[in-house]
Amino acid sequence: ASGGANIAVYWGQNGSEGTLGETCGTGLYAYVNLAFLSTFGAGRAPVLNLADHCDAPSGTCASLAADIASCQAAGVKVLLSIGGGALGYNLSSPSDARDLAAYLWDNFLGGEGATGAPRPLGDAVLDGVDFDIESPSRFYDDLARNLASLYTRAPRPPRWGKTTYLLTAAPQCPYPDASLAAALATGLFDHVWVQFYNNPPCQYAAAPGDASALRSAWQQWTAGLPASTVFLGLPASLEAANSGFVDADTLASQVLPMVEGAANYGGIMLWSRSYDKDSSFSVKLQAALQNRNKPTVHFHAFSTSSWALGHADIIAGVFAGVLLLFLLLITYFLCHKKHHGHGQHPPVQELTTPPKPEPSQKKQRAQHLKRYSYSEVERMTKTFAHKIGQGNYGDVYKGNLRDGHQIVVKLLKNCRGNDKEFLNEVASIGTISHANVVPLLGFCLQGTARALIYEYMPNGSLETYAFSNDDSIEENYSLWIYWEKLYEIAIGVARGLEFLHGSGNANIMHLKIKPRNILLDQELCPKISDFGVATCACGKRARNPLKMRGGEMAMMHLKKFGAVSSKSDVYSYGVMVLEMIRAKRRINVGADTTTKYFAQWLYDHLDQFCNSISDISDETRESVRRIIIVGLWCIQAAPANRPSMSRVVEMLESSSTNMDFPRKSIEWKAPATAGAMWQVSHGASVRK
Ligand SMILES: Nc1ncnc2c1ncn2[C@@H]1O[C@H](COP(=O)(O)OP(=O)(O)OP(=O)(O)O)[C@@H](O)[C@H]1O
Repeated sequence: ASGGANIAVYWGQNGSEGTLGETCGTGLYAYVNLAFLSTFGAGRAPVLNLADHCDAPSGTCASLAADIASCQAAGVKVLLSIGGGALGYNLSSPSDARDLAAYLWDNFLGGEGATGAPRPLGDAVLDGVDFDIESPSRFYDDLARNLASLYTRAPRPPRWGKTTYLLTAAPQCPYPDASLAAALATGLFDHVWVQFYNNPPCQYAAAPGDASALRSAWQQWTAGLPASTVFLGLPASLEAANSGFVDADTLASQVLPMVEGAANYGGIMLWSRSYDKDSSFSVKLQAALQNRNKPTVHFHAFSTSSWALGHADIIAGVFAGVLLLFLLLITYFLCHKKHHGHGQHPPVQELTTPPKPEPSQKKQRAQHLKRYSYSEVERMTKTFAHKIGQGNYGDVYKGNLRDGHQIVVKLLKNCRGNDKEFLNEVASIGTISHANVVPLLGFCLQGTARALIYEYMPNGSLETYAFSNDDSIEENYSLWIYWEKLYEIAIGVARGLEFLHGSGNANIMHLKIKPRNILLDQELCPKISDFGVATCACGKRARNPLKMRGGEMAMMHLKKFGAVSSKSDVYSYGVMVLEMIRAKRRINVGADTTTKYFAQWLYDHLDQFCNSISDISDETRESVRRIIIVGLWCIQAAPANRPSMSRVVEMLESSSTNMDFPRKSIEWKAPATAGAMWQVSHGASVRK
């Protein structure tokens, strides 16, 4: 009903705001809270106060029933908000809470009415109760529990068709809320619209344009209410609150990108319809969002109207543009270099190296994860009709979103972590947005069912291309990775890993870097997959990060080279790129085996190896040499001697012709050389 943003609004405190029917008719709102049942509890007769819209005690509010029905017919949920700022209410005991719950159920929801007295809103059956409790008092948790239990009762047949009711709340942004903490801790609330206004310690500070206080409060609220969707509550105009107003453009461009990454982000709550009508805030906001979502560059083969994907297009487009420029410059520099030297330090980045895209900027625009019900997942996958793979944590199915966009669903099995752990994990994966990381589009959490929804990578994994023994693939030049592509893949994976390791504040160790976890999009652009999933699938096992990730590579690494760190990924990356080179040009490195002493052999025969590749340009030959030297740096036995992934990216992108050589590592001579390790890690004995 509300287009770009899901908006909840309060209606009822000002006659000039227009009728309820008009409010819903704008199409701007998904939820309307009737404000307020302002008197109740402790022996008071409950009073519905809708200002000058109608007079409940004299029965004139019953005429709202038709408006409520028209709102509901248009898909707008209408709730009764209890409380508000007048403070003529409190609950005195658990039985007081039980009585109020019964009163609300009988007079506004699905109950029959104990006394047969006329219902204040006539025959209207509201969609739920909203707690806007602004004075601390106990027993609101009892009220929530009593309402939830009444909600499960059969509705009054046959007139009441409704079977589901909502519980919502509007706490203040300091966490936890003084009035509602106990009620919210019941986990029974569907939606929680947090008031980020009239609260300077946790609201947006307009004067310096500082969102840090809001951000940290938002993180507390979204993490603290995993079972609810959380809305950003804001004033609809400067006049609507003493402080905390954020104008629509700033909200769309700066604040929303920051909060939308939360898996349980629900939308925006506005105080109130009256101010919104005067300021046209939500109209401006929807326009700003539409502008923001408009894709300027279409880089993917698919097109979509969804915000998240349109935005991904823009990111990919910008990235592609910068990348293209960058590759042109690299080519230019490679044409002008001559020789490499031998030394002990990874070369420093040259001043002339063109700037690389700044992935951390992209993180701010983290995509908006969508939560799907299990039946939606079934529909997307045509009841799991097309299984494309199987991992340690579940089966992978191909499917389609409603707009036709191809996706895969990873249906997780044997999940042991609780819902909160799962949601936290999903939220953190969901904020990761980088051209070389497979994007998580959504998830499902319903009962015991858990699934992750990713963008579909039509060209499968790098394993199929770079490491297949299938000769038919090798003969098919459209499928076989050529040397230039190999260089692009090496840089792409390095950039993705650099981002995961921290350049985008992600701080994620992958620990399973291997060709099977590098997927290729339609342009054969590499995207790292399969990170973070194990933790969210198996929260208990997460205590052992190695076991949880099934990280055979990291396990071996730990055994051999000590503690696991991001340098373990660097090692795996080095092994992978060297083996890509080996697989591309099968070469006899001695009497032993083709792989055992490959690193050692490459070190001794680098020029010979590069010169033996006859079908490439000098520039590409230089790129291959660069990958090999970087690979040799990465597989240094001592983690401290390996470069960081940022350094790897710098080295690969550097135009220097004087790349330093690493020390010859004693490990390369041992049986567990890079090549041998690869065989163990990815051979039949270990592979599931
Ligand atoms: N987004 C995707 N697009 C296309 N294929 C995918 C996608 N994600 C996974 N796959 C395919 O599904 C299969 C299973 O993937 P999954 O990541 O679950 O397991 P895995 O990486 O093979 O094993 P593990 O669980 O040990 O990491 C793989 O063959 C992979 O190529």
